[in-house]
Amino acid sequence: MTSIHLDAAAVRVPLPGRGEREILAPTTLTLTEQRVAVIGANGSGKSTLARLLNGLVRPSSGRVTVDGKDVVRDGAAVRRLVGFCFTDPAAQLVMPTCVEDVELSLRRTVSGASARRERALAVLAANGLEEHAHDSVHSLSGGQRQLLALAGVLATEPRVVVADEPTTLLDRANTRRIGDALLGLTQQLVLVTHDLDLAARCDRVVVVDDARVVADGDPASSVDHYTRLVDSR
Ligand SMILES: Nc1ncnc2c1ncn2[C@@H]1O[C@H](COP(=O)(O)OP(=O)(O)OP(=O)(O)O)[C@@H](O)[C@H]1O
Repeated sequence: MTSIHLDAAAVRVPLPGRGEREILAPTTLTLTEQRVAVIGANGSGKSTLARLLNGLVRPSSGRVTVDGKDVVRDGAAVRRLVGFCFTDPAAQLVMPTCVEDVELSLRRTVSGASARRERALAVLAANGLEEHAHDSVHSLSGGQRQLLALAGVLATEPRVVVADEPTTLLDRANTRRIGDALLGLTQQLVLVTHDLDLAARCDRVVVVDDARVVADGDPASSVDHYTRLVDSR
């Protein structure tokens, strides 16, 4: 597995006229498990933590490395290693048709238009989207769009997939479908989720509360910690 390391990584944002606000306290973590879930209340800092892992957010202090590569200094190399899947697939589906969108993801790894088309069609087929290859991405259902977005990320052959609440916009059937697809990946997965059933199927669960990691361990104890935290409020 890839080693993801946070060394006292903290994120602070400016508050106009009022100094700064810490949205992630100095955090030290080493993630080497195949499937790591990050859970916590709204606004607790989960996305901030997830976004640090591929440099979408930069640490204000401390360091984040993926396989020894610094997310700030070696940003391009880290982004090749770490694919990021957004909550709303509209954030990453930019081309008119499904096959063109996957081709865009393949632009760095596959050269030649016909080779790219062939590979993109294979990626769509592997995700059950072959018949939609030439359809507009807007004609897909929410679940299909999320699947396409994930397929686009996987097409870049990342070693780590970071998914930020990928099932939040989905119904029960699609939540199961995307959840199964993510948990079945051979890649290392960091999954930010409010779905405690999905979290319970991971190898390790990190609980974030009020900008800090407050529990970190096996799914049963972390989920229990989180539910007691919520119940105590
Ligand atoms: N660029 C920014 N500038 C100012 N505040 C920010 C910025 N990014 C995040 N925040 C704030 O930091 C806090 C943590 O945000 P974050 O998105 O990490 O939370 P989250 O746990 O993922 O929440 P949710 O479950 O609602 O998606 C929130 O209060 C958010 O408003």
